[in-house]
Amino acid sequence: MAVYTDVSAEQLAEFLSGYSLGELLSYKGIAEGVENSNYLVHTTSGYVLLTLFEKRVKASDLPFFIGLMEHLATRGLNCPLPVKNRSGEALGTLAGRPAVVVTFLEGMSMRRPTAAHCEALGEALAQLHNAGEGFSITRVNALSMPGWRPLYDMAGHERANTLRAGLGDTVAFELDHLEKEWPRNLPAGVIHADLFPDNVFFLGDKLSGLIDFYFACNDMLAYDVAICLNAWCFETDASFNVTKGRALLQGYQSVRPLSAAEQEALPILARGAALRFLLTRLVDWLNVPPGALVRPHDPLEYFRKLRHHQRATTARDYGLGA
Ligand SMILES: Nc1ncnc2c1ncn2[C@@H]1O[C@H](COP(=O)(O)OP(=O)(O)O)[C@@H](O)[C@H]1O
Ligand SMILES: N[C@@H](CCOP(=O)(O)O)C(=O)O
Repeated sequence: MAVYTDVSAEQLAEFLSGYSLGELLSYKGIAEGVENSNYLVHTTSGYVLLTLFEKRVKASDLPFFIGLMEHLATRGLNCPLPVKNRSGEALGTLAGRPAVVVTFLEGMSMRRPTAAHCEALGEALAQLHNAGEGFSITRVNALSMPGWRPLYDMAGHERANTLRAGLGDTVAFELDHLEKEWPRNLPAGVIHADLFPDNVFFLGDKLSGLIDFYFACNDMLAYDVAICLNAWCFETDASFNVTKGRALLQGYQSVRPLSAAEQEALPILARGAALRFLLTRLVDWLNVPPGALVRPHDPLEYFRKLRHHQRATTARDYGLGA
């Protein structure tokens, strides 16, 4: 459970008195997520989601996240809408943390997505990329290639090797390789950057909404596709399911076709995306804050994915044109 900051009923009731949301009935910490503290809040006017922003979120980025959800929602994307308080502000402070209340989305995330779910996800990702056009605020991706070496330094070579023999050496090799080969000049725009299955809701088989925009930023659009190939198309035995990859890419291209350069870059982008999640997971695994209710994600899952990408050569290996 990700609850780093405890909120008492008195604190919450006081905070909510600034909103037109009625009286607090109940609230509970949410048993998913690793980044921020999330509470499901029930008031006399219904359910809302309360997020307290933690360690990796910079206060100066909050206007980007809040503005982006508003921008995407007005362009027809089903995502949470920030709720404004009586002074017209979406951003508040609770228990010493920046806090927002957002609308509650109905639906369930898929633990074991099928190829049909992957296709729907691909389509929604491309819609998000199109809907992000014209958003006036920008945010550099702090977790893109230039951010990886500092993350690795934070984890530490020797400590990485304690998790798995040779892990540190693989990461060091990969960093050198990706720093040389990382693509530049691909089409860029607003990306979600963390569109994992837990951040996508379905009602029945129909995709019903996207959540968790707190890694969103400006970067290469195809990098977002590569993040999703990693998160959606591997089986639990670390094999890549090319049928799911094909479905995801077909769904995406039915809305926004990838350019030849983007297609060619897919293998290296997928490799970089695997390293990015391996590194953040490694840092989190080695640094669980004392007393935090959180289950860190397994870094070795992404180590295995990275090994797969090291063997891939063309976009066909991911289902493109296959
Ligand atoms: N707007 C929302 N509507 C419904 N459930 C939500 C909403 N936002 C978050 N959740 C629930 O809270 C969980 C954690 O939220 P998430 O934003 O992924 O947290 P974190 O940023 O800490 O990873 C999600 O998996 C989902 O179950
Ligand atoms: N998706 C990332 C971690 C971020 O967690 P989320 O719950 O906000 O998606 C990972 O799996 O490493």
